[in-house]
Amino acid sequence: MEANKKYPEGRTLAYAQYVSKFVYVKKTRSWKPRKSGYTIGRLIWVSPCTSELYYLRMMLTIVKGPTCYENIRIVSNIRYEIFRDACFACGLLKDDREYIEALREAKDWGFGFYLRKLFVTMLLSTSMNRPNHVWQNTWQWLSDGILYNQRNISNNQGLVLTDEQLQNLTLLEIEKLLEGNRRSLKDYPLMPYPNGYVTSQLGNRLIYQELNYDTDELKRNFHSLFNSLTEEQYNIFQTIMQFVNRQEVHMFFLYGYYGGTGKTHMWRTLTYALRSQKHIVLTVAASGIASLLLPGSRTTHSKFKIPVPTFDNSVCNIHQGTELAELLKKTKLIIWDEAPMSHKFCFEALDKSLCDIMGTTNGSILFGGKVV
Ligand SMILES: Nc1ncnc2c1ncn2[C@@H]1O[C@H](COP(=O)(O)OP(=O)(O)OP(=O)(O)O)[C@@H](O)[C@H]1O
Repeated sequence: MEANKKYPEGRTLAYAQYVSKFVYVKKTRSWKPRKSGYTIGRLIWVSPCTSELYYLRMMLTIVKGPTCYENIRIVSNIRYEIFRDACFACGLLKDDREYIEALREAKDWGFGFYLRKLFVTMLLSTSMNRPNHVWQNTWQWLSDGILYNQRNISNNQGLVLTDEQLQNLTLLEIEKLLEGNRRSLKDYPLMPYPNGYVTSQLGNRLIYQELNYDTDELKRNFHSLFNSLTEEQYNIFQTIMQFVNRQEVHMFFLYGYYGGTGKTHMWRTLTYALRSQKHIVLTVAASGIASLLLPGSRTTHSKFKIPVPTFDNSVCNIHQGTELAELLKKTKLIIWDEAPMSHKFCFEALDKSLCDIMGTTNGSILFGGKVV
């Protein structure tokens, strides 16, 4: 956009065509006119899940010579507030009538729970252009069964709910289904989010899930593992626990020269010890199979929302103020199993994101001061 201000010939080119007439100077992070050669350009792929970023990319394929982001949102002299609306105005997006029709058809033979699952599948597929539009046109069908359930819960068959309450409860059911797929309505900026007493009572569900363990059972598990520790394992356990209890920044790397030396045994002992004291421990592993070995574990990409593919400048898709950010703030220990299987960019992405979330500006503090 800076180059467009400087060079009039750039204003006749869409972004992907830019490389045919200009070259990018990495050092000064700017474009300058091409003197020789010819290159064909392409725009990097962006997932539809990224929402506005995806629509920005779509606009960049046709808009020529913008000098600011606002320019990209102007279509036929009308300035649109968001890139998605600009895409609609350009005819790049279709309306979502087929999704509304699918739900209309399904309502004749499916219960509300099935319809909500279908709607969630549509959301997860990110193929709807205007999920909010589909929701507005279908929420009466999606809320099927909600009033019946509420009447049973409250033991009041005469209970009447307003449209707003019904929508709220339906959105909450949808949110729960999305959560099972590690997504949230917050990932769809134009969709309403359940508000009021319903959500405020539940609080941060990620934190709730991490604390929702049977402490008596965890204590029993911990004692049986702890009593079997070898002297070396005992020393490792005590050292790590000292750092965790003081919440002193430290990164441990536990390895054995061959398999079966008791690393997983150690992770389990640490996890049970801390979770039985109602502390949050996040257990992750590079692969799905490895993550099955640890209690409550997930893959690193899923837990920390590490982008795929991961580059040297990648950061995790975690925003300040989200439930995941709050969970990370409260986390006492992160256990990353089979760490050598992960690319170094994954660690760097998590390091950068944790520093951002924890507000540690000092570059020498690893992982935002967490014990890893
Ligand atoms: N102190 C111990 N007391 C009793 N059994 C133990 C002890 N330490 C490890 N084991 C057992 O040894 C086996 C191998 O240990 P573990 O799976 O923890 O090793 P590992 O180092 O994680 O292996 P890998 O490198 O293959 O992942 C397991 O069955 C575990 O229960």
